[in-house]
Amino acid sequence: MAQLWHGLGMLTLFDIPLDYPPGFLYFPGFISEKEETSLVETIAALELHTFMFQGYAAKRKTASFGFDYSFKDKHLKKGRPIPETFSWLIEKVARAAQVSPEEVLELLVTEYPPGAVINWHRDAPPFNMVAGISLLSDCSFRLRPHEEKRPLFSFPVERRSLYIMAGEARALWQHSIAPVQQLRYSITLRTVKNSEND
Ligand SMILES: O=C(O)CCC(=O)C(=O)O
Ligand SMILES: [Fe+2]
Repeated sequence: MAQLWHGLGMLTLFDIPLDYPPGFLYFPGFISEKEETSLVETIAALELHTFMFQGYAAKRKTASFGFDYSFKDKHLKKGRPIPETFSWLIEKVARAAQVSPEEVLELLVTEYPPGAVINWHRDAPPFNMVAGISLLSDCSFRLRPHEEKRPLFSFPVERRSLYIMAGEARALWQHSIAPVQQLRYSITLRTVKNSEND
């Protein structure tokens, strides 16, 4: 499997090399065109729902499996089983993330129509590692430290790529996605912290 780690030497607008925060890994071309098509077909058969947050409807739609995080109760609830059709992807991502596939307990599909965003956030506390696969279009991914809200950097996350946020990148940094230009799907895979999984 050809995997390129873009952890070092990212270039900014001014060609100043910047490092991703520790724990952020990027694998361009992680899945093939054929695998992308097959995932898009799998997603087409799912029922996606408008994502609601604190009473507001976001432009994006989601379908969640394995565990659902309730923003109201701030707790994880057991969800629908993850469809078998995603098993190969979970195995492939687990290998890249150096976790066991059994630890990947949550799968979230998100649809971003043109203009949709995801605002600055850290993923919900019960989740541990976060992995994202991008389908159909590239996006502009942004990271900034949680404590210091000034936008720090923005970089392309390409279709068919995988990013992983673990350690510091997951715990101490926020991420967001600028309005997408074209329809984009993402598949987010997450492990769960031990205490939440008893
Ligand atoms: O679409 C993505 O790649 C990001 C999704 C995300 O950050 C989330 O659902 O928490
Ligand atoms: Fe997130």
